[in-house]
Amino acid sequence: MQIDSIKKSSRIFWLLFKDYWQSEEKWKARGLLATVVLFNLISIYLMLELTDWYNEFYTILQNYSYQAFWHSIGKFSILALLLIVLAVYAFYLQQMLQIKWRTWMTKQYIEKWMHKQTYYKLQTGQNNTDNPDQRIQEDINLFVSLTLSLGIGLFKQVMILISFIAMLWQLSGSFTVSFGEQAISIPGFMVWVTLLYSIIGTFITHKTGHQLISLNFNQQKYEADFRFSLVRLRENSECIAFYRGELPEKINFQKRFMFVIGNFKQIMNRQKILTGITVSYSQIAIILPILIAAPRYFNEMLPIGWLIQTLTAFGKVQDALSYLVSSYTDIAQWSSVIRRLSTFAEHMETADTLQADVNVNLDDELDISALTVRLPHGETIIKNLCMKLSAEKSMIITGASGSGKSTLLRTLAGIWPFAEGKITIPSQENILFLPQKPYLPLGTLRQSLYYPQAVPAIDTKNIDQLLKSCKLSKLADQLEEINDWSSILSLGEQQRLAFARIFLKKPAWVFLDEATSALDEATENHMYTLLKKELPQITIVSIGHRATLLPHHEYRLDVSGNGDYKFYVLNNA
Ligand SMILES: Nc1ncnc2c1ncn2[C@@H]1O[C@H](COP(=O)(O)OP(=O)(O)OP(=O)(O)O)[C@@H](O)[C@H]1O
Repeated sequence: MQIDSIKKSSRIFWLLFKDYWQSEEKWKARGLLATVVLFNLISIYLMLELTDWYNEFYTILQNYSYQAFWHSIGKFSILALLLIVLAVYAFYLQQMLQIKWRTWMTKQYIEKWMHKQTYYKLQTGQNNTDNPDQRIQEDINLFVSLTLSLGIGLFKQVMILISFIAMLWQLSGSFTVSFGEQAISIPGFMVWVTLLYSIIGTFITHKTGHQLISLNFNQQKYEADFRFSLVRLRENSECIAFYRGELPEKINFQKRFMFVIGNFKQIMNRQKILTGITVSYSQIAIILPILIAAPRYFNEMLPIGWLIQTLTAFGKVQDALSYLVSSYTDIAQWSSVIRRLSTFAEHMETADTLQADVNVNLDDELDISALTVRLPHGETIIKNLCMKLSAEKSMIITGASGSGKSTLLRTLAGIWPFAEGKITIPSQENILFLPQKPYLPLGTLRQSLYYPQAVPAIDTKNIDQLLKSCKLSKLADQLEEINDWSSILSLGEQQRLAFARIFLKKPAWVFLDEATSALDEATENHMYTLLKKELPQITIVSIGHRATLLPHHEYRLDVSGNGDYKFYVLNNA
């Protein structure tokens, strides 16, 4: 069972890990890693030299050799200087590798999240991932930094272990245990002691600390949920203020915050025990080698330098063997980050493959045949829809609220994955969809007007005139102002601003999902008349509830919500 779960975790880790190291940046990355490894190897060699130096130095002290003392200090200074330079650059280059890896991985995740509207499908499918923003911003960072620090740390400790174990073996000599008449001599006794001590330490730490993995996993989720609720209040501040919704919001914050605190208390309790164990472990590790080496030191009257060097070598071997103990908290956090990132990647992959079973052809007409649209849990809302709309005509889709009008539009836009049938529709470049909620991105008003296109370097369009015809003249002076416009402009103003995008893009077809629902009837009439006047060849497909919209359309599709529909020719045709 344990082996299986280790195999599974290693496979998950490998899947997350390998891509960067096999990417187009692989040589840069491998080069940087090799340099960091090389610097670490050199510093281990210098550490060995330094341990030798201890022996030499303390023996000099014991012999009161003043001249040799200064020579030895000089040697130390050079060793220390080299160690400092290596430590600084090994860390600096490791961080450089970290930002390169993070940049690459963040780009990949954003790419996958955006690909084929995965960000949207993640919300419609069964595999809804909580807080994808946190996974991209925080988890990737943690994954990269912890993988590098733990990986390089482990490598370094293994190298230290290999280098110092020989030294310790030599220094520690053999230890004789007597059983009555018989005496057994154990060579390299201190090596065995440190080995046994580390195995016991690692075992106890793992038994006490393994719950930290899932506790950390939950902590990150609760923190993100709490932050998300605060962000939602900021985004919906006006509605909440109108409702005087402070109390339920506060209760909600408290509830979410209690999860954060409750889980953190469990982490604290676990960590308290773990800290107790790790600190005791390292304290015992100070005295243990002294106790073991002391008899030999006193019996054989060995120089003090021998004792100091032995203790240092023991400390190094023991540190190396206890790497898992000292890094346990990081390892726990790292494991939970891997779990979070891999489920996110899996869900994105599943969402990416979620695809409507619709045969799409591109042509300058709308021809729908045998189209069935379902909800995520399988309920059919539009069944076997067949209809045709030629270019330059107009159609309104009507039906009760919740009957599936917007979902039909989502299907036509190719973002609703639960549909099957055949659709002939103009290509995306010739269409503009205006969704029910006007979306204004963060930035200037001019950027908002051009969204999703970029503002041209030289804007030759007569924006003032455009704003005037959309009854937005008062915004003409604020085109370059950066603001959260969706919380400043009225809903009707936002809808008119979104409507103005049609005149900038001039698509051949436009799909309007209640795009004028917040306007008074006179303004709505004005906007539709303007549309017909400015772009007389445009094909309009609208969704709307108002009867006043009917005169602007030639056909009407009425959906019932239980699969049925009716197609009418209106008097204006
Ligand atoms: N992501 C989703 N997951 C589950 N159900 C959904 C999802 N999106 C929409 N629905 C459901 O699909 C049904 C149709 O929704 P849709 O938005 O298409 O209705 P509508 O006719 O446009 O309504 P309205 O006139 O109120 O805008 C509703 O019952 C809605 O709850």
